[in-house]
This record gives sequence, structure tokens and C-alpha cells, in this order.
Amino acid sequence: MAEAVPDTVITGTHDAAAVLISGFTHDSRAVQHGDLYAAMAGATVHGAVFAAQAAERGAAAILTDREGAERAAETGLPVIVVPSVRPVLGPVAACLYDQPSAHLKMLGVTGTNGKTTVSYLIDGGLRAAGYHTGLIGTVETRIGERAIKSSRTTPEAPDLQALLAMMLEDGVGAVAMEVSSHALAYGRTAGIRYAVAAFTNLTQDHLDFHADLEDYFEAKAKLFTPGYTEFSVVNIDDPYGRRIAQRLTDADQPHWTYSAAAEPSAHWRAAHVEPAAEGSVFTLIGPDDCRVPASVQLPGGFNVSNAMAAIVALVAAGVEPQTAAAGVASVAGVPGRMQRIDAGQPYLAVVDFAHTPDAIGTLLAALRPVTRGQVRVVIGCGGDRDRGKRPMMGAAAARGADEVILTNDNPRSEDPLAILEAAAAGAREAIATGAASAVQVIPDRAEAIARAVAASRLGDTLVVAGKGHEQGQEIAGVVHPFDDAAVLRTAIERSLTEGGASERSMPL
Ligand SMILES: CC(=O)N[C@H]1[C@@H](OP(=O)(O)OP(=O)(O)OC[C@H]2O[C@@H](n3ccc(=O)[nH]c3=O)[C@H](O)[C@@H]2O)O[C@H](CO)[C@@H](O)[C@@H]1O[C@H](C)C(=O)N[C@@H](C)C(=O)N[C@H](CCC(=O)O)C(=O)O
Ligand SMILES: Nc1ncnc2c1ncn2[C@@H]1O[C@H](COP(=O)(O)OP(=O)(O)OP(=O)(O)O)[C@@H](O)[C@H]1O
Repeated sequence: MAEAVPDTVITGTHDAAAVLISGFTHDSRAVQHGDLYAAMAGATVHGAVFAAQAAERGAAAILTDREGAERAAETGLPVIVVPSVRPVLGPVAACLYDQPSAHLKMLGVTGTNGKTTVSYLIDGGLRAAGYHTGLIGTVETRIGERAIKSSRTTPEAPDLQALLAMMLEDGVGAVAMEVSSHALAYGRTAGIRYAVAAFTNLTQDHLDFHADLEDYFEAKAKLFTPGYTEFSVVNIDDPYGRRIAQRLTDADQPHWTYSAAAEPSAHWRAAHVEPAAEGSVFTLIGPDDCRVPASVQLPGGFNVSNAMAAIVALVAAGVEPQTAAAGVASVAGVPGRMQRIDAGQPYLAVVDFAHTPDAIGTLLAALRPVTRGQVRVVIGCGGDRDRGKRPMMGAAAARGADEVILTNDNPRSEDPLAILEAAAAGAREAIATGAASAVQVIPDRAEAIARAVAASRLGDTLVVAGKGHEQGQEIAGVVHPFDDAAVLRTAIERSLTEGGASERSMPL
């Protein structure tokens, strides 16, 4: 390992060179017998504080920096001291697990919105091409048919490399994975070189973590450089995508651009787009007179863009265009992303994960053309995260929906009413400047959903947004079971039994 990481010093009373390492973790609470424990500086505490705990749990050695060296040495374990721990986590983990990603076709997706959706669509295309697949992202990690719940969008490097090693052992040939900006800023994917990386879009999010939008952009832009990827696929309908494409052109790096808005300069364009509540049909036009009939089972124009990202990435990874399009078309749905809830009600009911101002605006705009009546949205904002986006989310909801019910998302450690007030202020501001929306605040999420269901009529659209696939609601540090899809379905079923109005039993 000392060769893999420059400026490494190994200390301790043992013969460090002879120590056998069987696993690797950055969390003392997860240490297992024989693990290397990475003790690093965090935003709140230095991991070396937990060196003794790691030793008690059976750690074989400690990897740390100069700041942590003394505490780590007190354990009596061999200590590997590097200038900074985070940047070496990926290369060290890759080395310990024998470079699993070198034997896998890796496809990475980044962008503020669409990572999960595009990853699932890529997975569908890879399966159609005959691959045994792996999937890593916000909703779950999948190794073939086996699903493991995710706690991060992109796992920390030791966990990520361990997952890739498990995939390889299971016979996985290709992996679709989400690459978050946190992962790029922290180097969680260091040690992986992607065959293809795709960029969907960039709008405001995560400004609790990134200094500003430019810092957020530069974190994402890293993925589209030769050290990270062999080939880039970039959405040039997005202004930040255009900046990345320009950099790739200037540096003569291999890439394809795509545009759902039929931008003539794009390598890949969508034509003859037919949107419907069930999804969209379109023709994909690409280089060398390539014309592929394509479709996506997820409603909304932005899902045409997501389908394009997936098909183009698959083709860049060597999949035949027709096979890629057929695989993407075969994906029946993505948990909590434009997920239709059908319980026999005469209106469209959808659960969606939109939790940024842009995603809410895009979501509501996409639902408007497939709605004959009113668009109604139930939405809240998460606590302990980007505060600046709350009024913007309230405003986006008020501009896009006829009726907005503001409710709790995951307030976490914050005062739920203060979060709701910030979102309501944005909604009021939007109404003052022309948005024609009725806004009410119902903090209890189940009650808000029930009230929205009670108000919904034939031809309306009801969307419960913000929590998507999540199975819990975090209030004051406690996670209570809560599943938007289940709560919405139950509320609809109850309203149909209790209501009985003839209007309610009519087909959509
Ligand atoms: C903002 C952020 O990403 N923070 C990450 C950061 O936390 P931190 O710097 O505060 O760490 P810390 O609490 O000071 O602890 C320092 C070190 O001591 C260790 N420790 C701590 C306590 C203990 O008992 N034992 C122990 O070993 C920690 O594992 C850590 O290595 O380092 C920790 C260890 O690597 C991460 O778990 C933690 O992710 C937190 C939990 C998190 O919520 N991250 C989110 C925001 C995130 O990464 N999200 C992205 C994107 C999502 C999206 O696109 O929507 C994702 O990829 O999931
Ligand atoms: N291409 C897109 N453009 C704009 N909005 C989108 C796009 N794709 C999805 N969305 C919206 O963003 C929400 C989140 O989508 P998705 O989970 O695929 O993105 P993500 O990047 O993985 O987000 P996260 O990392 O927060 O999970 C969706 O529920 C939808 O409302």
C-alpha cells in the first residue's frame, strides 16, 4: 500500500508489512475483525477519537493523517500515516479489493435531477444486451436480482469498492451507478475509471455543502475529465451541460451531446415526441443517419431527456442502438419517480421525488398537458439541508399547480413550522407576482395527502412530491415509518369507499 500512496509513513510496534487486512472501513462502529480502520478528519470530529473503539472491535491497523497519528498509535496497532486520508480512501480500497472496477463496464450518471431514473433505464438497456448487471444509487444497490437498501446515493469509497468486489464475484459484467456531487467532492469514486459518464442537468441544490452553484458545478464537471471517464455523454439543453460540452470539445475529449429539444448541433436529438400520461414515444436521431424508434414508460417531457441519456450512454458503451432503446422501453417504472398510483380513482395520482425548485417546476409543467382538470401538489422541504431552496420550492409549486398543500417532508432536527413558513413565503411571493394558486399549510403529511385526495375530481392530477421511494419520515431525530405511495393508495381507497359519488367511479 505504501507504494500506492506517496508520502506514507508506517509506524507501530508490529511488523506492519506482515499484517493481514481482511476489510476496510471509515466508521469505527462498523469495524470487523481484521479490518483496516480509516480515521479521518470530519466536519464535526476526527475519526482518530474512535481509534480505541476500532481496536476493541478487532481492527488490524489504522490509516490516518498526522493529526490522528498520536491517538491511533495509543492503540498499539500498526498505523499508516498519510498527508490526507480522504483522497487515498478510493485508491487504497480499490487496491485492497483487487481493483474490481477494472473488470466491470462502469457507467456513471451525475446531475442535479435524473440520476436515479437514468441509472434504472441504463440497467434496463444493459439487461437487454445480455449483461448480468449491478446498480448503485439512492433507492437501492442491486447485484443481479438481489437488492440491498442504500444509505447514500454514492457510498463512501471503502463501501463502494466492497460492493463492486461483491458484484464481480456474482458475475456482474456492467454497472450503472449514480455519482453525487458529494462523492466527487470527497473523492468517493477515486480508483474507478468509467467507460461512460453521463450529465443530465444542474440547478440549485446542496448549497448547504457547496459554497455556491459554481462550486457545485465544478464538483460535477470533474467526472467529465480523462482521469474519471473514457467517454462523456452530455445534455446540451442544460446551460451547464453546454459548458461541459465546450470544455470537452476544446480539450478534444471523446464525447456525445444530446438534446430532447432537438438542438441541431447535438449529436443525438429527439424527434416526433408524443407525450402521454403513460409515458412518451419518440424517434432518436443520431450520428451516421442513425434513427431509432424509442419510448419510455415514465410520463413527462423530462423523461424523454432521461431516456435519451440512457440510450446514448448505452450506445457509447457498445450496446446496439435498437437493443438499448428496447431495454430502456422495457423499464416499467422507477420507485418513487413519476410512480402512478392506480386504485380505481378517476384522476391521475402520482408519487414523485421532486425536491428541488427546478424539479418541482419541471414536474408540474410535465403533468399539465396530461391533465384536463386541476393540478394539485402536496409538497414540503427537508430540514438540515439547503435552506435557500425552500422559498424557491414554494414558489415553483405555486406557479405550477392550481392547488398547493404545503406539508412536512423530513424536518429532521429543525422546527417543522419554520420550514413550512419559508416555503409558504415563497408561494405567497409567487402569488403576489401572478401565480394563480390556492395554497394551504397542513403540517401532518398523512392528513395533507388525505385532504388532497378528498379535493381531487375527475380529470385532475394529484402529485405527492419530495419523498418518492422513502420509507420513513425523520422528525426530531426519530424516523417514523412513512411511505407516500402506501399512504396515498390507502387515502384513495378510503375516499372511494366513503365517497361513492358516481363521478368518482368514472374512468379517467
Ligand atoms: C456532508 C457529508 O457528506 N458528510 C459526510 C462526512 O461527515 P462528517 O465530515 O461530518 O464526519 P464526522 O461526523 O465529522 O466524522 C468524522 C469521521 O469519524 C467517523 N466516525 C464518526 C463517529 C463514530 O462513532 N465513529 C466514526 O468512525 C466517521 O465515519 C467519519 O469518517 O463524512 C462521513 C463519513 O465519510 C459521511 O458519512 C457523511 O455523510 C453524511 C452522513 C451525509 O448525510 N451525506 C449526504 C449529504 C451525502 O453524501 N449525500 C450525497 C448526495 C445525495 C443527493 O444527491 O441527493 C450522497 O451521495 O448520498
Ligand atoms: N431530467 C430531469 N430534469 C428535471 N427534473 C427531473 C429530471 N429527471 C427527474 N427529474 C425530477 O427529479 C426527481 C428526482 O429524480 P431522480 O431521482 O431520477 O434524480 P436524482 O438525480 O437521482 O435525485 P437524487 O439524487 O436526489 O435522488 C424526479 O422525481 C423528477 O421530479
